[in-house]
Amino acid sequence: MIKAVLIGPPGSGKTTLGRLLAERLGVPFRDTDADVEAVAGKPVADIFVEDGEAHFRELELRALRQALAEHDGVLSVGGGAVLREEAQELLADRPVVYLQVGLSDAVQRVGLASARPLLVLSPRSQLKKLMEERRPIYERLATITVVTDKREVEELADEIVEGLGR
Ligand SMILES: Nc1ncnc2c1ncn2[C@@H]1O[C@H](COP(=O)(O)OP(=O)(O)O)[C@@H](O)[C@H]1O
Ligand SMILES: O=C(O)C1=C[C@@H](OP(=O)(O)O)[C@@H](O)[C@H](O)C1
Ligand SMILES: [Mg+2]
Repeated sequence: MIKAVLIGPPGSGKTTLGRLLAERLGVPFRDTDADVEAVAGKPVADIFVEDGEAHFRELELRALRQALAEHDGVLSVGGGAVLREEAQELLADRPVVYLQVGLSDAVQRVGLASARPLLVLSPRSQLKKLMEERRPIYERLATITVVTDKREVEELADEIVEGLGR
């Protein structure tokens, strides 16, 4: 059974905290972005450019479905993995941790030269837009919400471990 699924916008710390949380819990870690890259044989950014976002979302949904079926550990997903209705249905009744982040911390964390294709043109305004669009979905799916602004990942991992144990 999956121990926790980490959701939230780019720069919220899903990949970093997911790995740390898995270490704390002594369970394996997976990230749908890495799974998609392994299947496609190329980086996420190349999939977006060469095959288009729709194809990426298809691979991402498959990766999510597969991980939920077989992964016995912590799963981090890409920020947009929750957009499809089917993904939302798959995540219902799971331990879903929403990593909340404000715009300024998220912008600082993703930086300017982004490996995130959706943010290459104007990271700040694109992040703002997608955070506003997705916030209701993240909130609805969350069983635990953690505010990450100005907080160290070690401390956040402690908080998530505690939240999961409740
Ligand atoms: N709480 C935090 N405080 C400071 N930096 C963070 C925090 N969480 C993540 N980061 C940094 O922000 C960047 C993006 O984190 P990442 O885990 O890739 O986010 P996501 O997978 O949600 O896009 C990384 O460089 C990471 O080290
Ligand atoms: O928000 C998104 O739509 C995306 C987020 C990225 O993952 P992170 O949220 O881990 O950066 C990655 O899946 C892709 O660039 C698209
Ligand atoms: Mg990530």
